[in-house]
Amino acid sequence: MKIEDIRDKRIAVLLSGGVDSSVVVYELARMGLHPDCFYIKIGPEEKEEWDCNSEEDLEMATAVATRFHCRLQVVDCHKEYWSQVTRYTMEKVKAGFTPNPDVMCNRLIKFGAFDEKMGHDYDLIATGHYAQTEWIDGRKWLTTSPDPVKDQTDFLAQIYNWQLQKAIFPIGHFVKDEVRKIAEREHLINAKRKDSQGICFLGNIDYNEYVRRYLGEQPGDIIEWETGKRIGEHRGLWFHTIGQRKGLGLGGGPWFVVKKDVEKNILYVSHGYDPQTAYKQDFTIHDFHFLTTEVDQPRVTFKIRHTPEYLTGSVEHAGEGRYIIHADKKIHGVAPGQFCVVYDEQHHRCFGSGEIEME
Ligand SMILES: Nc1ncnc2c1ncn2[C@@H]1O[C@H](COP(=O)(O)OP(=O)(O)OP(=O)(O)O)[C@@H](O)[C@H]1O
Repeated sequence: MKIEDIRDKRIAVLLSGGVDSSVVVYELARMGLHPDCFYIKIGPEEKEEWDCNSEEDLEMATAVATRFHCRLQVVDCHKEYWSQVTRYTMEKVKAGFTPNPDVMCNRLIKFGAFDEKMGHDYDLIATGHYAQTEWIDGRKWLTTSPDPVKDQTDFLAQIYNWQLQKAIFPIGHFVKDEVRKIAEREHLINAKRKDSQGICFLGNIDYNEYVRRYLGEQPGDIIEWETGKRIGEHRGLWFHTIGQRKGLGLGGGPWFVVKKDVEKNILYVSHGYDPQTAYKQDFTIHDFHFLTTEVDQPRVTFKIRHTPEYLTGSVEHAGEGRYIIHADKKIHGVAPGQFCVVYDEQHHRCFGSGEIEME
């Protein structure tokens, strides 16, 4: 990100009160810019009180904005979060898929609802994501962070092209340690704060709790895939995902979730010794969402969950928005509904992502 490219632009910073977006404000201020900052407010649920973590976040955000002579405004995206992100999540979960609310949050809230409310007055929206953008042959691309553990391009791989055009990631060229060091050196108020955990905006509610609040529990049988033997009870298929190993509460493990039968409410598990049930080499993704252009090479790298490693393989176009991914090696835990994020061979440019299909 060069100062020449942003000096004359109107910039909005999404400031969460965390260390990453605070360093974004510092980085811009260091260049002599004083962008307007916005704290997005989302309550835990209609009836509940706002929790104290969020109050602390807002205090931190206020302190950071004030220190760098920036204005801070609170933008309420509560309704949009519950009507869009939560609705998507619960619909998918009910149908037996494994959704990713944080991926949709970027498209629908941070670069979506926020843009409708305030962002439209700005040329650029800056966030503290670990991701970069790069102009290659006249086109803007989403490119990966040098920090493989923190990289968040996978969470951004469903944003629209117009959103990518507006996005800047001023700390995206740093690794997390560097960001922390800058925060400490500059005595930012939140330099020593822990990283946020859990679902974005819902902080202290974990995923299972989030789903339980909406869908409750729906107990059913756990059956061993190979033998058909009933070996336990689950509290609801929605608490489980294909490939899951932990939290099954079964003895005599290790056990893996290999299949969910939504109609019969049965969770199938296996010891995973049979490669046919536990591993997959080819799978289809649909509704492929391109960030910049279509996948322009057969050899790619990809991720099927948020891990530092990139898998290698090739893609085969299978019609309107569909691709078959041929992994070089068999992979574990290919869960329908999860996004498969596709990168170039050097895992530098992110092409976008598609949803893994149910078989
Ligand atoms: N409540 C919020 N209000 C405004 N922006 C937010 C909020 N939550 C997250 N963001 C923006 O989204 C970015 C990525 O969010 P994520 O939850 O992944 O944060 P993070 O890596 O812990 O960053 P931070 O340290 O800035 O909280 C943040 O850096 C910030 O720009």
